[in-house]
Amino acid sequence: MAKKQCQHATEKTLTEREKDENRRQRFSFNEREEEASRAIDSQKLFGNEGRVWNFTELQEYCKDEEACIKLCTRLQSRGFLITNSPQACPTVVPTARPDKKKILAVAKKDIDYFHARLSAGDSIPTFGMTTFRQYCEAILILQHGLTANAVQQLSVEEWMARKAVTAGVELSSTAFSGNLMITSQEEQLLDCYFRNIRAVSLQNQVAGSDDRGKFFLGECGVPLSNPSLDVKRLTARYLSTEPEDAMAESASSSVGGLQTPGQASTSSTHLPLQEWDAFLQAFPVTLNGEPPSKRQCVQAGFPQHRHHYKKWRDIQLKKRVGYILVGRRGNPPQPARVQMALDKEKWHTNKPTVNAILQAWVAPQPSIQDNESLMSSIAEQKWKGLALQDFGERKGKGVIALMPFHKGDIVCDYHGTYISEAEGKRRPQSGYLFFFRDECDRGMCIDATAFPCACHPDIETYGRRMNHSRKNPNIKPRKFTMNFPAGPQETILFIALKDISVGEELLWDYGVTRKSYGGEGEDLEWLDS
Ligand SMILES: C[S@@+](CC[C@H](N)C(=O)[O-])C[C@H]1O[C@@H](n2cnc3c(N)ncnc32)[C@H](O)[C@@H]1O
Repeated sequence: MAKKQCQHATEKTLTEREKDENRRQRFSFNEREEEASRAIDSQKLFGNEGRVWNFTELQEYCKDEEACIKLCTRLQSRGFLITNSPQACPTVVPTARPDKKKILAVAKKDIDYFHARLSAGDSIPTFGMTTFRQYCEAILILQHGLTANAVQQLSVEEWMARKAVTAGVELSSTAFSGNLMITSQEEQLLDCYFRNIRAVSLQNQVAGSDDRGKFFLGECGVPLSNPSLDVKRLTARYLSTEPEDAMAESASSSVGGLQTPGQASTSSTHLPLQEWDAFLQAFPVTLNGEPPSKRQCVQAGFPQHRHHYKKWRDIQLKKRVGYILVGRRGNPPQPARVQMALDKEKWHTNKPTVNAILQAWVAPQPSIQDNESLMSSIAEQKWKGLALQDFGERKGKGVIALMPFHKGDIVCDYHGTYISEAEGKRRPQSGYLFFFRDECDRGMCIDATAFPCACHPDIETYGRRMNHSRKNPNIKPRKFTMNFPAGPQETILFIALKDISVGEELLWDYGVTRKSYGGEGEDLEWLDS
């Protein structure tokens, strides 16, 4: 009995202790809650400081009763608190903070449309690419809470590492970086951006610029300077309640003169971009045709006549400029000749100016041997649209395309130390020796064994990493004598044998060099793809 009582006492003591603990926890919880609510109150007070006005005080500044009531209403709508306001002054609830994520839902229709077109291999206009990129940034910032800086810093390497991890795995809820979870649908959009839009930005990159391996690039292939501004622009384009004309203005300035009805309108009048395609089918843009009249537009089911009309004319104007410039690629066009060419056409409206045509003229590309931008790529070993990928133990690393290359494009060079063929044969056959015969039919060798090379200690030289394929090569090496300022230099350049898409490995047939890789007589077992 005593034992039982003792046990009972222990149980009771334990329960008391537990109760104490609960009380302590509840107390600290309550304390925390109180602290939080004090913070909220003081924040409110702080926010309202200077925002509380008395109606009588307002009247001192605004004597006219009617005007004062209007002012009172306006201030209320901007979040000011007006005390002592008369009955005539309606109480206005301050505008609620807009739901930031709303943009993701509103723009989704257009994004899905672009996604479908890009996935089908179709091209989309520049404004569509910008919108798509901005949407991808918005997903990461608004949906996943990444900071603008984090989005700016995302790298291709990170993306590819993530893709490698998910290869062969269901694409649901995978992490882009760290513990960021993105849905399979978001992943597909980001991948679509990476494959189709980033690739085009790289193609637009001018010599001397650098993408620094960043995932998000602006239209000219350089890293973004302000992703949050991109999100704001996207939001403004879809959700702004500004008058349509003002929006059309801002949309056209950001997309190089072209705008879409869908992009430019307010959320309530937002039109899907498919409508423009349908419009083009009904009224194709021709060199000499007339844009459809308002009546024709309305009859064909396109009430947003003004946007369609303007865009139709913009496209026709570009066509006309291109038409006048056809066949004038050699020397810069002369204003008088351009004027004569224009006079021959029966274009009474939407006629390009001589100046616009002169400005649109692009100087012909210099020959490969004299191409300065190519020479600087060779000298600096900066090649755009390439990345390394690990293909496993046997094959090692290789190079993949990050942008499409067209048949005939130069991909990169074979960089290394120039030595004689005899010297190359004496050196250990590392698998990085490229043998060729020079202009004077002397046996030569480029030794790319050393990594990093002495002249570019901080970068990857891609030529030495290109793997072999006898059956499916997509590039081939060709010898050029480049006219460098210091004198001519024999250079091996890799040329695309066919169109190459993003993600494809760049492969060449090692058998095409005089002595194939691996050195004479060595029988390597190639993993031919
Ligand atoms: C010029 S290097 C290519 C880059 C190399 N994979 C690396 O990781 O640095 C040539 C060497 O790559 C390997 N290699 C290239 N293509 C291959 C293939 N199709 N199958 C197996 N190994 C290959 C061979 O070891 C060859 O000697």
